[in-house]
Amino acid sequence: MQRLMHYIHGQWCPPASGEFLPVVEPATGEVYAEVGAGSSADVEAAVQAAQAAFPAWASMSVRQRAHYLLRIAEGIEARLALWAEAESRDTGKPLSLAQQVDIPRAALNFEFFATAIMQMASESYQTGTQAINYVLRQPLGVVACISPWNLPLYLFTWKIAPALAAGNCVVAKPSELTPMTATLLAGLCQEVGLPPGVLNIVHGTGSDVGEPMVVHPQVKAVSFTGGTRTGSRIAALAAPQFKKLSLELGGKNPTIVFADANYEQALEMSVRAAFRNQGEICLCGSRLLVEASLYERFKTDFVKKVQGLRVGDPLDPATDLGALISDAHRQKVLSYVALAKEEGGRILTGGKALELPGRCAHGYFMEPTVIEGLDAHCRTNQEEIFGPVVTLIPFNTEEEAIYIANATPYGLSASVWTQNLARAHRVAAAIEAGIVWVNTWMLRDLRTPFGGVKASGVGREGGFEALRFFTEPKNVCISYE
Ligand SMILES: NC(=O)C1=CN([C@@H]2O[C@H](COP(=O)(O)OP(=O)(O)OC[C@H]3O[C@@H](n4cnc5c(N)ncnc54)[C@H](O)[C@@H]3O)[C@@H](O)[C@H]2O)C=CC1
Ligand SMILES: O=C(O)/C=C/C=C(\O)C(=O)O
Repeated sequence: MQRLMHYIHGQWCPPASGEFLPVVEPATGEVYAEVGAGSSADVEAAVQAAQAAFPAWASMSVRQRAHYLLRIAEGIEARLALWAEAESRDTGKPLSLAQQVDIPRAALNFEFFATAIMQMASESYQTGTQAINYVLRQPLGVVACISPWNLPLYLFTWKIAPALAAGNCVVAKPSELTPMTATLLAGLCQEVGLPPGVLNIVHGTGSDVGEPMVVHPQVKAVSFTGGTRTGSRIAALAAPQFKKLSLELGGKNPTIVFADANYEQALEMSVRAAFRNQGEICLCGSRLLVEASLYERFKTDFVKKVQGLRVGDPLDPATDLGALISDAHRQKVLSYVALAKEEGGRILTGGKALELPGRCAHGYFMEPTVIEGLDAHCRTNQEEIFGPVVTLIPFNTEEEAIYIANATPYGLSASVWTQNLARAHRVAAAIEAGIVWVNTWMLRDLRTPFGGVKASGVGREGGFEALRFFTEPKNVCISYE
């Protein structure tokens, strides 16, 4: 069985503990590889490798650094087919999604930040005739990147690429549930000759590897994507050392459909927003708010479309939803369906685990689920479920829609459907979220600020925001005298 090692100082390293964790294929429930069970000893080795590599990496020209990143981007593109298979196998997501979204975006992340760093400038301020100030943007040193299992390489590279472009050296940890593509990336970095120590990957759990990374005194910043509870723990651990933190956390995002929306588009995209990647994307629209005058018609058509979604083998090109990441996660999602019933919800379709025939008989599949009849403040409508479950909520007025949209602890994204331009502007401004889409969902431009408010996180990723996060501004004031 394949054993995935750490990548430290440009070398494959076994875990200091000598122990390995099983890697399970969610579509079959079978263990198909093992990954190093890292510990603080491995983190220490990775941090020292990164620290040693930092002076040379930071003093390279941006063009030289960009050159390495572009070679990595090209390498990912050249391996798209194989890496998409690996990502699909590791996560249970449809292969078609990994081919069209995950792996292309990972390549784009490197290409984007390679070119962005070439365009980045810093400010200068003239103080009358007395002085000129200019701002140096200096890399931080060693930074930690911790990513989740839902979009493994996509989010891993979304952090690593800007950190490296800005001149930092990285210690990174993919989710222990999905370590495969991060390991493939390490091999590619070795192949393109990325200097040893510039990128180090330590595998293992959050408590054994993530926490030692966060508290390590030589780690100057932590970029994390994952659950809100974990983000809160990381913030508490990092606070005594005043580390820079970028936390991209959960969401309970509203899709808001007004009666004046383009009906067909709103219908199709609200299904996609709820169920893409089995609902395991922090941006998924898990609360579907529909104007009361449209509600019954929209509900009927929405449920019909959801019943037409195909849950199946991720390798089948006709599959819309693959397996959930783990049996434990599926149990958690199903427990929310049970909770919804207790809270008075009606299951309009779905609600059960699914047993597929053949090679996927023991996979972690679940029916796409639509629930109505719940109060906006009940737990089902307040807590992140992170699975193929959407609740329908009718509203009567624009004010009520905004009220319900904002009535959760989260504030990541929203998708608003209306053809009334003035309303679109009003609602977008009033929603408490870092990202509002109007008449679309998850349309991404990598230059835009990405992140959430309230319990959805702190800071912004994307574009120059990410490059600013991974640098420290230093003002230099020079007198003309
Ligand atoms: N992008 C998102 O918004 C995501 C949200 N979630 C939410 O979080 C819930 C729990 O899922 P998990 O797999 O447990 O996600 P998680 O937030 O625990 O895991 C994300 C990453 O953080 C690491 N990690 C865990 N505990 C840590 C700690 N104390 N210090 C440092 N790193 C740590 C994990 O090993 C993984 O690499 C999900 O049910 C879902 O609701 C999960 C994954 C992604
Ligand atoms: O950057 C994007 O396009 C999407 C990011 C998605 C997440 O951060 C997530 O699902 O956790």
